[in-house]
Amino acid sequence: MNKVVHVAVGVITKSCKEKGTLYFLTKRLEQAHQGGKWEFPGGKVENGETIAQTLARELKEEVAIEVLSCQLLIKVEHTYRGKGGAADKSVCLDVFIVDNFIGEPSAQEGQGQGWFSLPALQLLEFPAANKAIISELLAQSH
Ligand SMILES: Nc1nc2c([nH]c(=O)n2[C@@H]2O[C@H](COP(=O)(O)OP(=O)(O)OP(=O)(O)O)[C@@H](O)[C@H]2O)c(=O)[nH]1
Ligand SMILES: [Mg+2]
Repeated sequence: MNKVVHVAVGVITKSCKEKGTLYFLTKRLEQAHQGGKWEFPGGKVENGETIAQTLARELKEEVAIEVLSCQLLIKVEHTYRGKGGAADKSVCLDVFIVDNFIGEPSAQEGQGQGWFSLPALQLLEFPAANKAIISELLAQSH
């Protein structure tokens, strides 16, 4: 089977007086893997990088923020499968809460973006691996 793709993912949060915690999401470009679905910004670990370096680099490239600190939320392993059930791509997501950063996140490739409350975010379409991330956010919000 193909090698597992190791990915750093940032759950960027801010608190809002009226709506509580809000989460920043971007929409995956149509031509990308899992295209058109919503995601937490992030990307693949490159050779020689620590996961924290990957997270900082990806969030700078994709949404132009500088990460000051982060906390591991969850690790998710998932295999995407094609129509016949054959393994398409296996990912290992290291998902971090990013609540301490400089700048206002803004999608650098012109894709959709927004701040969503947990109830609003649950109505959106995500890649299947994100189910575990959202369950963990819900569990921690109680
Ligand atoms: N960034 C991100 N990737 C996710 C999420 N959920 C999920 O399954 N993935 C998967 O993780 C893999 C790698 O993410 P990516 O496509 O953002 O990687 P990247 O920024 O390095 O992109 P590139 O290939 O254009 O350089 C993709 O197969 C993507 O489908 C998520 O919430 N955020
Ligand atoms: Mg990416």
